Amino acid sequence: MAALDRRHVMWATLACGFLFVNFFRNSTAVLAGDLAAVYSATAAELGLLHSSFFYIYAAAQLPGGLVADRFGPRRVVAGGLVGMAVGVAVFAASGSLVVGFLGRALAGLGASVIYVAVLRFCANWYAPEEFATMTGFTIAAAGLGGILATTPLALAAGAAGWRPVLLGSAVAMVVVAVAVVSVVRDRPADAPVEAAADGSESLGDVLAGARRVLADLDTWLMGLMLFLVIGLNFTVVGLWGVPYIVHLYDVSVATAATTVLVANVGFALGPPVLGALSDRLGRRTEIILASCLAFTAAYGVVFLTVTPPLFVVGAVLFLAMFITGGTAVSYTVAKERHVEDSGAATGTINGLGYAGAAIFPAVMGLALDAYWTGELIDGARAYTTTGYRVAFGVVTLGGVLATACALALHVRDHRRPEDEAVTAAD
Ligand SMILES: N[C@@H](Cc1c[nH]cn1)C(=O)NCC(=O)O
Repeated sequence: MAALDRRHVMWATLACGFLFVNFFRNSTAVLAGDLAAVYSATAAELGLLHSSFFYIYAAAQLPGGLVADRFGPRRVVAGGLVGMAVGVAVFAASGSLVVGFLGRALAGLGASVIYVAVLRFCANWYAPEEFATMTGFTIAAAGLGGILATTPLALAAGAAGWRPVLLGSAVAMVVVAVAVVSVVRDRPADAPVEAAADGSESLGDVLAGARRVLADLDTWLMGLMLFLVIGLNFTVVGLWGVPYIVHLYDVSVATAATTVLVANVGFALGPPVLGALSDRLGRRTEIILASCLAFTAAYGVVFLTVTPPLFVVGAVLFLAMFITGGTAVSYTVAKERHVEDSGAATGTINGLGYAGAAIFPAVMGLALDAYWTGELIDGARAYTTTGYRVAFGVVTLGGVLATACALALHVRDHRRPEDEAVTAAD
């Protein structure tokens, strides 16, 4: 097989593994009713069960990146998939909330190494001007997993029961892990030595790489930007987007869920489109900056109007998710800044992004609760128009801060000597 085709086959095998990450982490939304019944869990307990994945996932991103830099994508993705499969199987078989919690946390730990290791594979096998495109396609694979975790999962769980479906997905994860070991090679045979990632680097080298990554101001600018954009987007689209539409527009949950599904399609399309645009134009920080501005403007419209026509809400959520593809170009910038430590660099900023996804639900919940009048609909809190205006105000303010980070990154980038990367020799 031609080398060109072979690397695409290897990437597709790895991306299939990453698809399962997003499938499992999003599955709690559709399974919430079953889980609440089986565990006799309250809404707060279910929320904790859902978030347990994200806390572990966010915290393990930097260590996961270091492991990917040291041992290479093949072993790390295969090992991560097996770990995730064991966690999913424990979760699927669990009879108590505690065991379910432990299973989901273990799945989060296994999953945490997969994305950064796939990016490390792309850094090893693809040219620099293809990396943003490949990052985009990798995120799109996750988007597909997220879509599978909606109606298809609901139908499958309705037909076969949620436990067999999740157990089946655990078996599929092991099958993909075996395929990864059989098909994937960490790097081309003629790769330069800095692309090694095969365990030959000493622990000291790897830790020195982590120190270089953490000492770089750009890491923190991109990390804070992703903290805001990922955290706020996932909170709106993943958590209170549906209740907002149901309560303020007086439509069914199905209609609201369709609007959110449209947003998830934006998440699958935006990263490859904007990543390819970045590679084609050779522009990185400009795309990130434009995306943050568009994010702020989109949510600013909802903040100012609170109840624009429903199609405008759909368009705003689609746009907000689509343009996360532009902010995902920051993984390319991180990898270009830290060529030898790209796993640590991408892992650090991704970890900060998911810390946002873990923290913002509680922050936004406080904002909504502060304006709650005590009204309940079907046993759930119905928040007020003012509460949602304040919440969207927080999101818009977050967009302004993210834009400031992106602007600072852009200015620093333009002041930087051409092709400068932070390496061990610096
Ligand atoms: N964090 C998302 C992609 C994204 C959105 N905005 C900026 N980046 C993602 O898919 N990350 C990989 C993961 O760990 O799931």
